Amino acid sequence: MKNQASDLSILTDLCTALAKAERVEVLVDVFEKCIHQLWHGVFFSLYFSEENAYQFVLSNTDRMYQLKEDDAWEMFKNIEQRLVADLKTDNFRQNVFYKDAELWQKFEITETLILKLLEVKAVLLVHTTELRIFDIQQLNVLRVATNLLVKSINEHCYLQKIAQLGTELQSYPQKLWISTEPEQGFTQIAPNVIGTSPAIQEVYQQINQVAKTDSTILLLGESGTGKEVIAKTIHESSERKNKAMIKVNCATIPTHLLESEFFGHEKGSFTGASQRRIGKFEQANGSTIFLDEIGELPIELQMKLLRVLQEREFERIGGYSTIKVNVRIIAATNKNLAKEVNEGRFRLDLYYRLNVFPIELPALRERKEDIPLLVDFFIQKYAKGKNIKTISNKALEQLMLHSWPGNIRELEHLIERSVLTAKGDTIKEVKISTLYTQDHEDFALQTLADIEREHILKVLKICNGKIFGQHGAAIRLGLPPTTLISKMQKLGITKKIA
Ligand SMILES: Nc1ncnc2c1ncn2[C@@H]1O[C@H](COP(=O)(O)OP(=O)(O)OP(=O)(O)O)[C@@H](O)[C@H]1O
Repeated sequence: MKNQASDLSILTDLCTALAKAERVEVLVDVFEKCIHQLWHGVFFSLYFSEENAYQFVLSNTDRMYQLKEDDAWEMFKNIEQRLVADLKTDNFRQNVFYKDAELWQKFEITETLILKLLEVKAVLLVHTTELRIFDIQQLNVLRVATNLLVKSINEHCYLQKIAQLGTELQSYPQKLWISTEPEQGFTQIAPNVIGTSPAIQEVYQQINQVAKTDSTILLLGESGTGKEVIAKTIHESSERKNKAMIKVNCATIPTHLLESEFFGHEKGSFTGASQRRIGKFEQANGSTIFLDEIGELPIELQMKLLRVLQEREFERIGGYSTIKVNVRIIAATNKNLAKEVNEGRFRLDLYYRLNVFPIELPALRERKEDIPLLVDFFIQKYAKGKNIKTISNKALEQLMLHSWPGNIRELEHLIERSVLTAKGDTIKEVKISTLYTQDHEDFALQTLADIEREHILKVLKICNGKIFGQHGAAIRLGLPPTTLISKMQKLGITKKIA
């Protein structure tokens, strides 16, 4: 049966309990309680990857104990391990709902949810003996919760290992994967580009496809999502890396100076042009030019840029000879360029020329799994001269619950500030800035399903829980009653709650 606790309260309870737990067994219990807030009666196995083998911990439910006592225990483990091993073939990319009537029947399991956790290199299998209880909506909560559990287990075992001063790790689970090695199966694109979430892995894949070519790339994404970092990474991964990448920020240079910035000018070509000036396109010959904030390029210059993109040639202002360059172009914007085109602020032909290979960078709220890694990275970056080593679970919990309208830049600044003010070796609290607008925050926190659920609940209340008939909720919502009922089931609304 599905449970109704809110996602936030589930995660908050989990973080608080994990922070207090002193033994790994207790961590597992705490996690089990958390899972039971999502779905009653399920039981799980958590597999940690170690090279090609997997070590695992189990839930402490009676059902799991019954299974362990059973003659078929070995068979159960075999099936699970085969499932987990299969996941390696697709690089841990998808979550799967596994149903195999024949194999699982013996164990009365009707469905298994398999959650792959790229960042901590673990696989969670959640089994149920009920029908269709798993809901895609709850996957994100489960993902964050499992990440926190694995991190906590690793931390506990690590501390224990240090305490035992090199003797074999004896705790439960008996052998655990603890490694700071780069994770097998994950692409680390560059040392300063942090993230292993599926969303950022997709970006890495695109970079791998295109970096070594000369194709024009358009980087799209909100402010602070790492467009410049990715542009540099692409340049560094290309054959052009021996020459510096040249950057032009189209938003910060006054319109009347932009043309000269791009193409340069001859001495005396306009008042104030006392020297010949080499423009950025010429400087970028043999290298890459990064046109940041391309959406801000004034319309009068767009035609001139189009020519360079098409012909790779231009003239300096006041010059007569045509200069040919061999330049790779990477442009970036946080604007919706298609909308800019529709509203007449951006030329369609230039848009097509730029949009050869678009790469969309995910917002941080879409890759929250990466927050612990990013935090560690920024702590190391800013801890120079200070003894700060880590962040408390409570502070990390706060970070996981924030919606990050300012993306990685906002997180980076926050960690920099927190490192400066922290005492001891741990960041115990973080003061999240209210600089970014509340609107954005609310928007990010409420999913469409949340809004739908809220609205259905309100209407049901007005209709006194009545679904059918003239004064029923179905008519008010403009839905056939059967559709409303299946929606309610999907959203976990029972008549009792309504
Ligand atoms: N994947 C990442 N790993 C580590 N640091 C990152 C990553 N992405 C971004 N950063 C850091 O976040 C900050 C913002 O990144 P960057 O300037 O590249 O974003 P941007 O999308 O170009 O922002 P804007 O649109 O405002 O120019 C930088 O300090 C950068 O070092």
